[in-house]
Amino acid sequence: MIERDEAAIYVDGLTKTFGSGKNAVTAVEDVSFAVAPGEVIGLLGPNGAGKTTLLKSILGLVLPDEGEVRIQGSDVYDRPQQAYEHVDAMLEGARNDYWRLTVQENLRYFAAIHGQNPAVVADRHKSLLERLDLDKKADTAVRDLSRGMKQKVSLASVLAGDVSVVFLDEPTLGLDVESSLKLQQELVRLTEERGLTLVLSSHNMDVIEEICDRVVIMSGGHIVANDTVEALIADFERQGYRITVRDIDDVVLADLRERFRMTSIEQTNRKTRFEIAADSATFYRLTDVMEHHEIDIDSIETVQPDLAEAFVELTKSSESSMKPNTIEKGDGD
Ligand SMILES: Nc1ncnc2c1ncn2[C@@H]1O[C@H](COP(=O)(O)OP(=O)(O)OP(=O)(O)O)[C@@H](O)[C@H]1O
Repeated sequence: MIERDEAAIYVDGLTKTFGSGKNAVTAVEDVSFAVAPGEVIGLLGPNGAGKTTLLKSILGLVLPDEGEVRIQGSDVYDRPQQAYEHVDAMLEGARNDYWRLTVQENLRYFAAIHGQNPAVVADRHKSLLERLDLDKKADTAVRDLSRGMKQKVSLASVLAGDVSVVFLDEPTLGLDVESSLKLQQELVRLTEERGLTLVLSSHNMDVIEEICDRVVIMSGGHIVANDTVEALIADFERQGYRITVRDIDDVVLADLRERFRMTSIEQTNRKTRFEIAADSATFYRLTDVMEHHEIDIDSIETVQPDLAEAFVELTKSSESSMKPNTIEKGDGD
């Protein structure tokens, strides 16, 4: 892990439990990670994994029970003013802008509360509005904009000040495909140009894959993975295979299902198509078993794993490890 004082964001042993006694929910448990300056991090996890609690704890909106959080070297609980001086966030569900004010006025306001002279940052605002396709709406009140445009105004407001560490919760939520792509490109460009450190939480794997240097995956209040997208996918060392067979007997199919982890089984007329995630040893074992059953193989294609698959596997195994009674079957071993 990067050194405490060199990290843009440093989290060590963070734990937060809501409620007490029987109703206690530990939303985040002993979470540690660090983000280097200029890094773009994706925060992923299923519903209830603890992402919002973690973000709010880092931002000082939730007081953790244990742990240390530092931003650009300053402890957020001991020296909040210093720690948050160059930090801004766009949180999901929170109204980030003043709806009666125009787009331009919002930007000026947010720059001003970050201690910036609006006249000095006028150029930055102009280019932000142009890039986010908001320039023609600069004098429109935010309440009169579409949902997608409001989302973009929120983002522009976050970037309007002199920020160097930015947290974005679901920044592309509710945007159409084109606006979402445009926003992603702009985020990449802005982070590069301004050297921003960005933490982005999203359920959209494409967004994460597209713009993040590294991914932190949470499940059940813990970090279950912290690596680059490429490394997470490569870590599986398991290729996927899509296999189509003809006239397979139900008993034989049941036997295959018992021995191997088969997914997306489709049957049409005489053909059966299924997918398995398998390393090469498992794949050869599968071909042996199919030969033994004299299965008529129509085709075998390889399927490249992607982040979504890695995510499902990682969060599934951590959930099952928390439930000792869960019996994992048929993984080919
Ligand atoms: N204020 C609260 N009081 C009680 N329990 C809470 C509170 N906030 C969160 N929790 C619980 O903590 C757990 C983690 O919630 P959190 O909102 O951090 O997850 P999340 O990963 O952000 O989920 P989502 O993707 O659904 O937004 C959940 O079980 C949630 O019900």
